[in-house]
Amino acid sequence: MNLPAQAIPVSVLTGFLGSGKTTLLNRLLKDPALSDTAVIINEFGDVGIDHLLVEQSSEGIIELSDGCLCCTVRGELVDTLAGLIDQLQTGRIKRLKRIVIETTGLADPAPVLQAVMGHPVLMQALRVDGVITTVDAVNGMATLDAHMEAVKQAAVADRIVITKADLPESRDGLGNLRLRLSSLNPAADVIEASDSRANYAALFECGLYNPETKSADVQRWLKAEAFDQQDGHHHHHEHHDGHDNDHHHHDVNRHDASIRSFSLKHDKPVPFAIFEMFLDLLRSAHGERLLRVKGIIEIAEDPDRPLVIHGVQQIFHPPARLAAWPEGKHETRLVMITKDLPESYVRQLFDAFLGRVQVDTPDRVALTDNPLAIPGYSAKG
Ligand SMILES: Nc1nc2c(ncn2[C@@H]2O[C@H](COP(=O)(O)OP(=O)(O)OP(=O)(O)O)[C@@H](O)[C@H]2O)c(=O)[nH]1
Repeated sequence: MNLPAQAIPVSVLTGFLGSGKTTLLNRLLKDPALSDTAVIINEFGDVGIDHLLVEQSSEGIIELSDGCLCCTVRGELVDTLAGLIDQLQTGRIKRLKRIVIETTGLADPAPVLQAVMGHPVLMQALRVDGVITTVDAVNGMATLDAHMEAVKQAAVADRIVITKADLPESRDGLGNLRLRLSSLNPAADVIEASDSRANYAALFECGLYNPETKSADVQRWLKAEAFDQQDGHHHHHEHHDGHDNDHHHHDVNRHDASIRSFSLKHDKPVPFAIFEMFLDLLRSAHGERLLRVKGIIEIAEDPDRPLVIHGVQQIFHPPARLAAWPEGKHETRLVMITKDLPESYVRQLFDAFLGRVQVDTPDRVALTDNPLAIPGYSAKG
C-alpha cells in the first residue's frame, strides 16, 4: 500500500456496456481538479501501436488496442502504466497527477486493480484510489440479472454512479435499483450522475491516503460500519446454502445471492504468523472468491503500528504499516466482499485461527486439513 504523497492515484472507471462511463468521464475531465490526468481507455476494436499511443499521453489520452482488459490487454496495461511512469521520471511528461483507467463494459475490474497493486515496479509509483462503477438506471436491473460481470463491477466499487436517472422511464425502478446496489455493496456511496454533487470530490480520493490530511484515513477507506449494518440483513442467508429466503428480498437474483459483504473483528492482538496463515489459506484455497479484502490488523509483535492490508482475489498489496492507530480503539477489522464464499465459512476459519473455537465448529487443524470444503458449495465455481 503506497501512502506517500508522491504515489500517483489510479482510479478505475468501470460499468456495463453503454452505462455511461465515457459520458461521465468527459464531464469530470472538465473539472480543473482533474487536470494533468492521464486517461487510459480500453476500447474494443481500436487498433493501436503501443509506442505511438504512449506518446499521445502528453495530451492526456491513451487508448489501449483492442481486446478485453481483463485478459489479452492486461500485459499492455502494465506496459502502458510503466511507460507513463518512465516518461514522468525522465521528464518527457511534465506533470501527472492522476491516472484513470476506463475498462470495457464486459471487463472484470479485478485484474486492472491487480495490475496496479500486485506489480512490483508499478506499486512503487502508483496507489489505488478506488473503483467507480456506472450503473444505468433504465437497464441496470436487467443487466444485473443477466450478467455476472455487472454484479461484480457493482460489488467491488468504492463509488457507484447511477446514470440516466434523468430519463422518465427510469423513475419507477430507481428505488429498487438503489436498494439492490446497497445490498450488494453496503460501503459504496451511491450517487446519481445528474446530481450536481457527482463531482470530483464525491468520486475521487477514496483510497487509504488522504491528500488533505497527508496521512492514512482508515475509517473513510474501510467503511467497516457500513458492513456492520449490513451484517444483520445477511444472517438469514447462511442457513440455506447461500439461497435467499428472506421475504423482503424474494426477488433477489441468483447472481446477487452469490455475493457476500461482511466484516470481521477481533479485539486482541494477533500474532503475525497466525494472521498470515489465515490469509494465505484463504488466498490459496479461495482466492478467486475474494472480490475485495481490506483490513487493519493489530499485530501482537508491534501492536501500536497497525498493519493495513488490501487484496483483490489472490493478489494482495504488500502490507503497509501505519505509524499509529487512527482515533478510537485498537481493533482488528477486516471487510470482505466475496463470491460463492459464505460469511459463516470465513468467520469460522477466522475464529479457528484466533483460537476462538466453539463447541460445534472445527478447529484450525481440521480446517487446514480440508480447506476446500465449504458447506453447500462445490470446490470449483
Ligand atoms: N439521458 C442520459 N443519457 C446518458 C447518460 N449517460 C450516458 N448517456 C447516454 O448513453 C449512451 C452511452 O453512454 P457512454 O458514455 O458512451 O457509455 P459507456 O459506458 O462509455 O459505453 P461503452 O464504452 O460502449 O461501454 C450515450 O448515448 C450517452 O449519451 C445520462 O446520465 N443520461
